[in-house]
Amino acid sequence: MFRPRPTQPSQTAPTPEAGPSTPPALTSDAAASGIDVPTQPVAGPSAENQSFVSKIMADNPYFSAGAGLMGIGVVLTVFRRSLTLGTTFAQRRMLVTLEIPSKDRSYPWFLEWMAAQSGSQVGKGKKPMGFRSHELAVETSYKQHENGSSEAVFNLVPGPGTHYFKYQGTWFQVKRERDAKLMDLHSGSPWETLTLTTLSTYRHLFSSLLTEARALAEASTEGKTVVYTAWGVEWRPFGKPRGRREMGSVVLGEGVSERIEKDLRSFLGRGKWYAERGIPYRRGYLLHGPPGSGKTSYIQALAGALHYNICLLNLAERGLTDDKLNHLLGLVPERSFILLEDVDSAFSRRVQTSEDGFKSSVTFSGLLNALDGVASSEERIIFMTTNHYDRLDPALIRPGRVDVHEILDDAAGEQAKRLFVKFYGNSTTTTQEGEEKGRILREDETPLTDEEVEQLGNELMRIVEEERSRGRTISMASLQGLFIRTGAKESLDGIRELCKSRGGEKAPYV
Ligand SMILES: Nc1ncnc2c1ncn2[C@@H]1O[C@H](COP(=O)(O)OP(=O)(O)OP(=O)(O)O)[C@@H](O)[C@H]1O
Repeated sequence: MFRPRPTQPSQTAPTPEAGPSTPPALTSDAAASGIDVPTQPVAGPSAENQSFVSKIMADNPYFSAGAGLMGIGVVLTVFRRSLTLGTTFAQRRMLVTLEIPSKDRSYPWFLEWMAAQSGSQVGKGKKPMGFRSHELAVETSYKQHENGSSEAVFNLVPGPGTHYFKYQGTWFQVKRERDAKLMDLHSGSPWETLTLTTLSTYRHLFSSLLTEARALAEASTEGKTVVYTAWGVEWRPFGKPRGRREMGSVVLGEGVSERIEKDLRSFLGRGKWYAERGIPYRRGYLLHGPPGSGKTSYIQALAGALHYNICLLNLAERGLTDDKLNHLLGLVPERSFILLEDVDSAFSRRVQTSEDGFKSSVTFSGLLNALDGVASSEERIIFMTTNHYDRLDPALIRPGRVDVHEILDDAAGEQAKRLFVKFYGNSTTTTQEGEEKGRILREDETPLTDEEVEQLGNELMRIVEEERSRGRTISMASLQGLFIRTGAKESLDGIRELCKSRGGEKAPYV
């Protein structure tokens, strides 16, 4: 069994009986190190040195002042350090920051909001600058008026640097930083970050501020149609939002517009119905017909009427690959139609070799896969247009990919008459704001009575039908061009000429 051995008294340990012969006591340090050091001050050269140094310190005013300054320096350094630590701690505990990178959609919204909040938009009747800043940046935009003219608006937004503003009674700091090394490859602009800081207790104001900024951005596109185009793998607005086109301004053949609109309206809002049956919630429309029959115009008007935007996709675009296409179709902005124009030409124009530097990118099977997409519950509305229905591969237009096929043809007699009445009729309409709108006459034009308009319209209808029976048609775009240029009576003569100029061929879609 293990038993601890009693400790032997140390031979060197002093004993109380040792008396005067006791060796000198060790200092604690020395004892620890095992070195015998006498505790009695020993007179010698080191004692002399000490007294010499302290003498100099005491006697020399420079030395004592230096020591005093050093002491103050140490105290200040400690104070500064603790202040920094305290500030960092307080910042962490009491402040909250929000970072908005320039890639995020809320970035332009916030800048626009800042400009609007502060009344910094420079223009007629605008208030002066409101936010506290000495470093400004300008963002120029164009505002379109009702009459079609546009005016440049200069938005003064916070430039790179630190700025302050007040929102709902709370101060916010906004730091705009630009990264000189990183660049947004799509826009070519430097990478930027906005950092908002406020007191932690007001963190909820961030979301209400961003919601306001988004609402403001949406208000600027209210009543307008945004056209997006593909930028790499994302959708970007192309130009300024366009004013909505009135549905009535596109005159289609009997019942065509109503059929498409009815089908689309009944599709919208049936997401649950589709989901319950496991059917992908999407609908495809194909509008085919000769050039200038109103395919694009109609899709624009329909988008406007339903408060939708348009994502315009050009399949023949260089650099567009199957992967990118798939990605783009999966990231369509909400409430948007996807528009594939001239789908027939997307593949025939393609050069399969890379000799001329134009490489084939989107493949036909890639397009079919992208159209089918991953079955998701999000709605997808695709419009395709073509001038050559017969050239389309049946796989592209099979049900599920294209559900509604509609022909938009050259002008029928009654269609031509409706367009004529729109141009030359005098009917005055009242807008929602109660404003009366009538047709503006050209200077050289004498107004026609309603009876005259009706009579000339009938005459036009007869001419168009007659020409059509001979296989000579006229496009709606040509009619529009004629009506813009000439008066009502002259336009009737022009119609025959235009029909002849179409060569007397049988219209391909009749
Ligand atoms: N049915 C129509 N009603 C009113 N305007 C029309 C009609 N068709 C064409 N237009 C006018 O003609 C012009 C061209 O129309 P649009 O681009 O819509 O034709 P499209 O059928 O899409 O032609 P394309 O096949 O060449 O793309 C537009 O300015 C439009 O206002």
